[in-house]
Amino acid sequence: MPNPFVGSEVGRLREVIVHRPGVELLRLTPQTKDDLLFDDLIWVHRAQEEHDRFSGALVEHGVTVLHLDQLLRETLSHAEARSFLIDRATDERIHGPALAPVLREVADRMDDAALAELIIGGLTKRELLELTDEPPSVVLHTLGMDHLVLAPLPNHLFTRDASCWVYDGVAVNSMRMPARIREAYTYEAIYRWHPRFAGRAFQRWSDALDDAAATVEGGDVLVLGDGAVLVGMSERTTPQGVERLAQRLFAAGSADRMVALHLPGAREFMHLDTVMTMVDERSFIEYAGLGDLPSYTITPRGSGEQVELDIADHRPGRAHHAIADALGVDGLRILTAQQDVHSAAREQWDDGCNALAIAPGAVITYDRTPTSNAYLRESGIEVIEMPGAELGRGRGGPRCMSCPVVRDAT
Ligand SMILES: NC(=O)NCCC[C@H](N)C(=O)O
Repeated sequence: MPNPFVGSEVGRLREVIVHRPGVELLRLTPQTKDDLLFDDLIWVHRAQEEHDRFSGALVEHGVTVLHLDQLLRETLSHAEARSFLIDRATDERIHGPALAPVLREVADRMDDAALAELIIGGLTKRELLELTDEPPSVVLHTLGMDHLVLAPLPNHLFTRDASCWVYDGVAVNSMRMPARIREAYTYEAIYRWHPRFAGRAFQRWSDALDDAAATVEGGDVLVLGDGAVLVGMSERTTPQGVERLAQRLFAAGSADRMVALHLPGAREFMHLDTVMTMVDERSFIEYAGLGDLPSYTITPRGSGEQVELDIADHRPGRAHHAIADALGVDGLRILTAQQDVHSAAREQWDDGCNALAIAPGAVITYDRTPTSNAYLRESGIEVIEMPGAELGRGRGGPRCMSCPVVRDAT
């Protein structure tokens, strides 16, 4: 088993964590979908078929596919992992002092598989009352029978965001949106206690348990390679989070330059990888409507624990130059298909820019963005299409649905 290491954005992908959608998506209703960050309800059976095609394509191309729910079940066989995750799913500040201990007692009684399903799938009041007597909880009394007592985690589908591997370490991310905060705890437990990770040599770039406002989400982090990192400061990733990530990477000597792009804080641009992804050593697919983004290059001053940050603030229009400099190439090849403004906006919304590279010049994309896909092919990129009619309703594409753990440098 190779040690976790992600040496680039486009080098050969060796090992990845994905999550096949399950019961948590059945919790989406017209009333809950917005808070749960989905734009529509999902036909779960069809979404599972689409996801199986995704995993199948990865396996066909020699990638080891780890399934998040299985990793979680296996992690829960460890007593400390159980209490770590049960503590965080039964927080008194969320459920109140009367309900929290009852939820905890119900969770404690579950076997590993049921507990994994509880953590990811959540629990309604009706389901709770099938497992225990009703406690004198005001919180519970105010809920209808089919209201959720424990929120599900439907965005576990997007394994990219709650943790991300950058060179020889992992950031377990402090998430911006309340609906996604608990996702990071799942990864924290897996990386601490699952035998595939526990005891292996890797660094920690952030710890979701204490980074609070310094939020970073993996969709904003691109591992350019050879010590360079590209990050988006977005609706989700704050400048504080970027500085903290840079400082920890620099202090360990694992990276020595970071380019930060300041994205408009809007849902359609929620992460950098919704508008820009890397498809070979110097080519990026990029959304036509992105415009000139302010950009910064961050480098270390000093070394080790004492490292400080130097910042170069670039003029508008210099972002591509800054990225090319960080990559050590003369210029970038920016791939933006010619299409009318409406079509470009629709394909961006449908994740046409969210390509997952499985090797330099070979990517997986959704089939629902034909113009972008055709343009990539004309540009010499191998495009493996997967269906995304249902999955795409969660506003994430193949890159968002993958957490690379082992990837070659280029
Ligand atoms: N990297 C990504 O862009 N991930 C997609 C996340 C979609 C999810 N529904 C969210 O709003 O957070």
